[in-house]
Amino acid sequence: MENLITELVFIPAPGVGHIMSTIQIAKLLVTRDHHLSITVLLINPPPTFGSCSAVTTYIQSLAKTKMDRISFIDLPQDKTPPVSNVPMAALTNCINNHCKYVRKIVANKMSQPGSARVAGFVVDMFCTGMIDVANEFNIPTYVFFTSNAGFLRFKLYIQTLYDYENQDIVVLSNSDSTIHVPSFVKPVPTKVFPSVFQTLEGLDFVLGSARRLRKAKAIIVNTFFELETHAIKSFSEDFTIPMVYPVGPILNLEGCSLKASGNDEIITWLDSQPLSSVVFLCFGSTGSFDEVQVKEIANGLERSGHRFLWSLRRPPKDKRTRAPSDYEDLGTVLPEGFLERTAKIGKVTGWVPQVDVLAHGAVGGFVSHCGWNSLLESLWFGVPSAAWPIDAEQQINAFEMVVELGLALEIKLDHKDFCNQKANKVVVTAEEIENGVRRLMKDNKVRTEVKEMREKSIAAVAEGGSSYASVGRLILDFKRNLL
Ligand SMILES: O=c1ccn([C@@H]2O[C@H](COP(=O)(O)OP(=O)(O)O[C@H]3O[C@H](CO)[C@@H](O)[C@H](O)[C@H]3O)[C@@H](O)[C@H]2O)c(=O)[nH]1
Repeated sequence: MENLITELVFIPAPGVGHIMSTIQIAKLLVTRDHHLSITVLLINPPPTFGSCSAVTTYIQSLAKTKMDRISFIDLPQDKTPPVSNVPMAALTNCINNHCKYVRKIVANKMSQPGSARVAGFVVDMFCTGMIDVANEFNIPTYVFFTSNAGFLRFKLYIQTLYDYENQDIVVLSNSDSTIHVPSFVKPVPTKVFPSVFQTLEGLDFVLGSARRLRKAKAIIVNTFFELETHAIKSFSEDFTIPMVYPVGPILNLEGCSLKASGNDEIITWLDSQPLSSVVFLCFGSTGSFDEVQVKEIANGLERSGHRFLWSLRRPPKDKRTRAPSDYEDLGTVLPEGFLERTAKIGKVTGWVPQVDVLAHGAVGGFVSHCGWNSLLESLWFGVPSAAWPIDAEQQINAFEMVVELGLALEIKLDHKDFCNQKANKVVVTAEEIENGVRRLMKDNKVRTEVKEMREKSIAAVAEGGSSYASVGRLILDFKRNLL
């Protein structure tokens, strides 16, 4: 078993929050075991899916990259138009249209004389349609879940409620109540359910995806035992859930491939700021706000009097596509005179080198949309965050960090999905932002807890740590498939 080359096929989803951690776990696996070899199949969706330029550049750079025992294959771009109004369903559909290319590549790989046998597919949580392709070749599939264990268990639990307990999930999601979810100790308010659960079309997509997750041989989760102890333990209550491997935090600490011009200027600006004095605002790869909200943020920041670094991005013209862009002239969207008045204490910019910013000593707090990678990165660098979720599963992430674990403060927990046309649009007021920023920059309890979790996150991936051990078990699992 030890000396066999174990070949894995990786299929990441083409989003920044997905592809970067998938590539990182691939790198980690080949570093941990010199008999592992990985082929990454890259899906490059057509521009109609609004993949942001950062991810396109990243995918293109990967396709040209040479790494020991990791090779990249760019799949042909499938231009079939989207068939769903639910953005995540449309993306999943687009991904599934690539099954035919994956089938061809795997068939070709397996027919080569002397080629290594494929021990497993490792597919993103949005690529579970590929499980059927893997099954055609009798290859087990592992799902790489780029979000957290709490949300994974939540998703599977909601599917159980629907499939076996006859619960009307759409009604539940639109209600104002709380429910018990096995992954959380505290009752979960239905108002933090992802808005995709609020419509039949959205629910249909989520349930399908949860049912497919159960078909995987195992689920690899970007989390660690010390952070989500209760959530991770809760999987054992349902024996129909595949084996779960917590392997995180898996982070792209180089972040270099996404660096844009202007990054040096940001770091130089931070160099000139006092220690822990700057509040950093960034809303992930797809976060953006309309003009009314932008003005509230600007006023809130100005009123707080704190130094700030604000990554501000322009919403896409077609909201279904999700990908924001950088403003050519920030003055057109900010309140009159804001840039001049705050020139000495603040910096407004577009895409930022987030990891480098969070690593910088001048940053004392992070206003975040609660994308899972951002939360893991802020814990890794010991920077406390204030939650302002806007999309996807971010409300659940925010609930977990603020209410369940006490590892973040709140700006607004139930700010509804910006992409969902039907959601009530909530404007977060300048006053809420001002107060949230003030609490964030002075709160000592959360700051202390976050610093402690930083140590635990570093220990989890170090030799002897919980995630280190879990990765070891995962590698054995891959190898056993070849026996
Ligand atoms: O200006 C920016 C914005 C983002 N990032 C990086 O991009 C990644 C963003 O990932 P994440 O924080 O997870 O946010 P999203 O891009 O919004 O990620 C999607 O995927 C995540 C993982 O599944 C989910 O938790 C989110 O809800 C979903 O929106 C992070 O590594 C950031 O460091 C930058 O470097 N610069």
